[in-house]
Amino acid sequence: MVQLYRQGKDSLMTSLGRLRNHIGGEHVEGSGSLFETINPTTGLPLGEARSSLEADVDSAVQAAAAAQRQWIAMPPAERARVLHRVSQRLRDKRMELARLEVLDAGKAIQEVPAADIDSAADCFEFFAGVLQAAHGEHIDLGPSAFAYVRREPLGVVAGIGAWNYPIQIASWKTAPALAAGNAMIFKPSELTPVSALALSEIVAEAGAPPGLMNVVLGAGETGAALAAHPGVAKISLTGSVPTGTRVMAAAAETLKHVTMELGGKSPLIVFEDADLDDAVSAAMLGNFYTQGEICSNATRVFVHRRLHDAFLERAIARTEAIRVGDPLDPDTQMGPLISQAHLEKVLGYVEAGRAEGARLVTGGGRITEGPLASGWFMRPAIFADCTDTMKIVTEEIFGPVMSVMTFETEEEAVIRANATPFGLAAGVMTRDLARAHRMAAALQAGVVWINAYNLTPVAMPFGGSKMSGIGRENGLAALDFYSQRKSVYVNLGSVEAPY
Ligand SMILES: NC(=O)c1ccc[n+]([C@@H]2O[C@H](COP(=O)([O-])OP(=O)(O)OC[C@H]3O[C@@H](n4cnc5c(N)ncnc54)[C@H](O)[C@@H]3O)[C@@H](O)[C@H]2O)c1
Repeated sequence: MVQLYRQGKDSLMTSLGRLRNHIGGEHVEGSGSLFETINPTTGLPLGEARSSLEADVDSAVQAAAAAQRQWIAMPPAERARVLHRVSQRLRDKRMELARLEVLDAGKAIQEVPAADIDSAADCFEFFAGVLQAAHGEHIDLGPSAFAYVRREPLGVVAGIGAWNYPIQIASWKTAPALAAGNAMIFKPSELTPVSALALSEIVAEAGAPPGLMNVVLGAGETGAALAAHPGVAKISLTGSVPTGTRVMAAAAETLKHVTMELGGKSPLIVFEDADLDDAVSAAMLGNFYTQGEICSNATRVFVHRRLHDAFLERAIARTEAIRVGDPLDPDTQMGPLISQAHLEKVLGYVEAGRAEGARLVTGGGRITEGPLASGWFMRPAIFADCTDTMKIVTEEIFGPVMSVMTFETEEEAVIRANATPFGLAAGVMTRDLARAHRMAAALQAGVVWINAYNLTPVAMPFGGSKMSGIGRENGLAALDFYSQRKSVYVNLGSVEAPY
C-alpha cells in the first residue's frame, strides 16, 4: 500500500487520486456515490472518494468492536506505548502531514506544523501519559462492606469532524477515546478527508490492533448512519449548532453519549487599561488566524470607548499588512477559505453588515486578480460602528470578519457579551487582575482567556456552554466523556434478609 501521507508533495497541483475508507486495517471503497475534495487554493480536485452508507458504517462497527476487545485485553502500559508511538510518528512526519493539510484545507503552512500537527502529537502524548493513571475509586462502607468503582470504556465510539482543523479534531477525539479503552470510527468532513486517513495509518503502524481507529468517508448521510447505529456507544461531533441538534436528536434514539463541540460568537472585551498592542494582537488572533475559520473566534470585539479610536487605527494597519496568498509559501499569513460556497456565505455577511449600517473600515472583498483568482481568497475585513443586533454581530460567520463595538462599564460589557445563545469562549484584556477574574466568573463561556486569545494547550479542557456545546475535549476531563463508571458493592459479612 502506498502510504497516503507520503504522497503529499510540495506542489499545489498534487493529486491524491482515489481515497478509501480505512476499516479493520484495510483500505476499502465506500458503496455510495463519488465526491471530490477540492484544493481551496486552486479550486481543483485534490482527491475523490465514494461516500459510505449504512452497510459501510456497519462493517466499521464490527471491525471496531473486534479491535476494542483486543485493545482492552492489552496491559495498560502497552496501550500507553502505542499512543506514545503515535505521538512520535506525528512529530516525525510533521512537515509531510502539514503539507497535506495545507493542500486539503488551505491553511497557511506558517500555522499548520505547530497549531495542527504538534497539537495532535501533544494530545496523543498527553493521553499516553494519563492512560495508566485513569484510576477508579474505593469507597469505605464500614467494617463489613466496601465498594469500588471501575472506570470502563464505552466500547465503539464515533467522531465526526469539521473541516477547519482536520487532523487536530481527529486527534482530540481519538487520543482520549483510545486512552479510555475504546475503539474509534472517525468521519472527517467531506471537505477535508485526507489527514484523518493519514492519522489512522499512523495509529495502525504504531501497533494498535487493526480496526482500533477506522475512518469512513462521506458527508451528512454517513454521519447520520453513525449517529443511528446501535453498536456505536458515543458520538463526538465538531460542527455547527444545526448539525449538533440533529446529531443529538438521532443519538437519543439509542441513548448514545454525546460530546458536542459546536459554533460560537465569542466576545473579546478590551478595557481602558489594556496594553493596546496586546489587545490588537488578541483581536487579530481571535479573528484572522486560519482565515477566521475558528469556532472560538472573538468575532464581537468590545473596546472601551476611550481606547476605541487608537485600537481601530492599529487594527486596520495590521490587518492591511496581512499577507494573503499561496498557503504553501512560508511567508503567507492567510490562505483561502475552504470552499466557494463558504466564501460566498462570508461575502454575503459582509454585504449584510454594510446594508445594516456597519462601517466597513478595511477589506471584505474577494481577490479576483492574479494567481489567487482561481481560489477562494478574500481580504480580511473589519467593521466599526456595529450594534448588538446586527446580523454580523449575532450570527457565526466563520470567516475573517471582525465586528468592533464600544462600551463604557464593566457591568454593561458583561450583559452585552452574554446576550447570545452561544457560549464557547471569551477574552478579557486588562491590567487589573481582580477585574479579569470577576469577568472570567461572570462570562458565560466554556473557555475564558485573560490577556491572551485562542490558546488551547491540550492539558486544558476545551468546550462550550449554552448552544456551543456539551462535554469537554482535552485535559483529564475528556476521559470522563469517553468512559463510564461501574459501581461494585462487596459484602464481607452475612446477607441480611427480612424474610
Ligand atoms: N467547538 C469546537 O470545538 C469547534 C471546532 C471547530 C469547528 N466548530 C464548528 O464547526 C462549524 C464548521 O464546520 P462544518 O461546516 O464542517 O460544520 P457542519 O455542521 O456543516 O459539519 C460538521 C460535520 O458534521 C457532518 N454532518 C452534517 N450533517 C450531519 C448529520 N445530519 N448527521 C451527522 N453528521 C452530519 C458533516 O459531514 C461534517 O463532518 C462551525 O460552526 C464551527 O464553529 C466547532
